[in-house]
Amino acid sequence: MSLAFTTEEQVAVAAVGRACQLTSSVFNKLVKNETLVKGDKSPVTVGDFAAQAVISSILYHAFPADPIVGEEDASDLRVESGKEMKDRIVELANEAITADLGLGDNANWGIGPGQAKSDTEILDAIDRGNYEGGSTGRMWTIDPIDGTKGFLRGEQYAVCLSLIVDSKVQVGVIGCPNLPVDPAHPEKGTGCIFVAVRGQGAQQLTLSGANPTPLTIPTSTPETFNFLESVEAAHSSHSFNDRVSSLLNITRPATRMDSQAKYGCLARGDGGAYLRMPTGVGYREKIWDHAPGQILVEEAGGIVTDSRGEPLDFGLGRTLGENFGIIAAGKDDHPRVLAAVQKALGEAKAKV
Ligand SMILES: Nc1ncnc2c1ncn2[C@@H]1O[C@H](COP(=O)(O)O)[C@@H](O)[C@H]1OP(=O)(O)O
Ligand SMILES: [Mg+2]
Ligand SMILES: [Mg+2]
Ligand SMILES: [Mg+2]
Repeated sequence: MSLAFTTEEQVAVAAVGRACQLTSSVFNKLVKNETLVKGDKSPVTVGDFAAQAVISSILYHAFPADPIVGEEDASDLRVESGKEMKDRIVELANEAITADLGLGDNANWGIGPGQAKSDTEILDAIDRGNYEGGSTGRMWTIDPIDGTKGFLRGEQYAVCLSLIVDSKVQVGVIGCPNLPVDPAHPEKGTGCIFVAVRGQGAQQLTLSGANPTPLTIPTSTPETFNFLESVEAAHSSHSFNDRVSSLLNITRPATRMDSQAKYGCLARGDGGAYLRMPTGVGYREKIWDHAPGQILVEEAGGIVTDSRGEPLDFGLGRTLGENFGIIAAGKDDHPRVLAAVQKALGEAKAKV
């Protein structure tokens, strides 16, 4: 029956795989003038725009009626000053779109040799991500490069896609080109795709969509348990995490990593809990930054809530609403992390 989301999963894995090839190859060629600073001061590169164009084009061919909440929009590329970047983005996107069909690909998704798109089609594909979100119906979220700062440093980043139906994430895919396939054996190389479908479990695949390996968060031990946190101090409070760490007597230092690669690591037992508390007021977490991670951790047997223990609400629009932080952990660890977070919040409140 349709709730299996089999086609959605296949299309999502293929789209993320193609976008990951694009972002890894563009990193080596990235030159000055291929990065812009957005209105909120965050960076965006030709790789972000081109990857969103590729994923959105594939979704449009496969599911033309589905709205998309995508991080990027093409307005800066539609003006004269953006022409050089636009030309490069169209070239990169078309290279990815016309690449040979791979494992699980289907020419009906508008990809493969001979399927190049016009400038207008590429810009329109990017702008198809302008849906405002909401609590009913189907919608996709795209974060074409999550952790752009990590991408620019040559560190971790993720290509993220999710399908949300009536506010509930049903499919999540996180592609991590720079993440070791096996954390215990980094010499085996990098490049993983994490996939989860509601009720069907979580898996890790190769970048080409092969070798599915089921993921379950293992029971943690005091020696292995630690926090996964942002590299960027502005994105989540490192000092708050340090306090929670000491309340829980955690001895292993936190793993700092950009992007939703953190959710992937948690799902495969490489780190004990993802903790993200706001550094100030004003920033609202975006749904594309957490929807794929939430389903991945839940399908690997974990729990994802805000700092009050409430589930994340993906039906409020493009953001998660007021920022109460995020706690993700295995089901045995989540209650004690939540209790320690609440204790640390109480202490912080008592100080003011
Ligand atoms: N002040 C902030 N608080 C929390 N997250 C932020 C903040 N500013 C940007 N972000 C987002 O955090 C995400 C990266 O998270 P992490 O630090 O865990 O890698 C990015 O999507 C980034 O958005 P943007 O893409 O607009 O830069
Ligand atoms: Mg992001
Ligand atoms: Mg992004
Ligand atoms: Mg960004």
